[in-house]
Amino acid sequence: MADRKKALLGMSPGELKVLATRLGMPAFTGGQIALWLYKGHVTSIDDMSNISKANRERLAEEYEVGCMPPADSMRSADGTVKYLFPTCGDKYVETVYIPDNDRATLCVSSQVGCKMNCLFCQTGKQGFEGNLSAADILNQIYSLPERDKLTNIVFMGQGEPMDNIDNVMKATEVLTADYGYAWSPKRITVSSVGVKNKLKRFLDESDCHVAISMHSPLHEQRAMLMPAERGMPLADIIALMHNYDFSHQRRLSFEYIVFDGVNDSPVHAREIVKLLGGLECRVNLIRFHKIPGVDLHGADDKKMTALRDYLTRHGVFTTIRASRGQDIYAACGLLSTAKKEQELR
Ligand SMILES: C[S@@+](CC[C@H](N)C(=O)[O-])C[C@H]1O[C@@H](n2cnc3c(N)ncnc32)[C@H](O)[C@@H]1O
Ligand code: SF4
Repeated sequence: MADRKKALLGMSPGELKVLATRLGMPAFTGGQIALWLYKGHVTSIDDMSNISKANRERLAEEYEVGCMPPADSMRSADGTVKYLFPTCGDKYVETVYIPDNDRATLCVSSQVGCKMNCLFCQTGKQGFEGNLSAADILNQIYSLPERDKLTNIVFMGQGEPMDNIDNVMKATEVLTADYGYAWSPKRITVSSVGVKNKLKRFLDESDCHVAISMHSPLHEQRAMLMPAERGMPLADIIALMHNYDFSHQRRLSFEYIVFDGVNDSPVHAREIVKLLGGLECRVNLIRFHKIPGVDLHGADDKKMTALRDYLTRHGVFTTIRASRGQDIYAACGLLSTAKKEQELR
């Protein structure tokens, strides 16, 4: 790890021009490097063939592209594929490719583990092992075998994106900028439990869709399920959301895992309607994917449907999200590289 070179992936043309100048090259070489990275998808500096050999060698003394192929993969019966990607910090993260008719969504990770410690989440059980660099986040796309089939990206893998906002913003910039992948921000959704100040910064500086993990409309219960509620209560998140326009391109959704006998009562349903009144948004009900050692159970289909219908009838558009990749532990909240990290220690 000590002698690992710095990654070019994640740098903007402006940053690459500064770098080129520092290394004694013409500034335009920075622009050429950006083209090789984001349009050419080169895997090695040596492949940047319109840059002189001397300059490529100079660059390669300190830098590398920063891409690494997946170290492992598992395929679900439903076509979902879970990849294990190495990171620049010599750790591993999981990424899930989810094909669905004419859509193909990639669920990317933003951290190794997570420090938010939500009661129901296997990534939370792993604890926090480090932030991903912008290169690590982008590599999950850059080195994905199905890269060219992707239609959507969701930051719903390991980690809390707001807790690594600088690198998440750098990565979404490359994905949406003309110099980069030139994707519309409406193909990207960033999911968060809500982190004070960071969420506001994200809303101010990004046009990507936002998903908020709600899971309970009641303060004490949400805090029991999700300690992050103590740092940024749901009421504050919703108050903040009222300052932004979600009626056009940008979409706001709330994720709600339905736990049997915990958050599926009429009181909860009424509270959700009250809280979300006047806000342009939708609710996605999620099935609980059981994790070991946690005494929570998913509500059955009948209860999920009843909650969906109640919310929709009361003006909150609600859908039930299909679970994908459960057989390979790739479904929401099941990602963990704890075992892999232990093996490496
Ligand atoms: C793993 S998180 C990553 C993004 C961000 N940290 C968050 O919590 O929104 C993505 C989604 O998975 C949900 N999730 C976590 N554990 C789950 C589980 N065991 N079953 C179903 N969904 C789960 C989260 O609540 C969140 O809505
Ligand atoms: S649900 Fe999200 S915030 Fe909570 S522990 Fe899991 S990854 Fe972290």
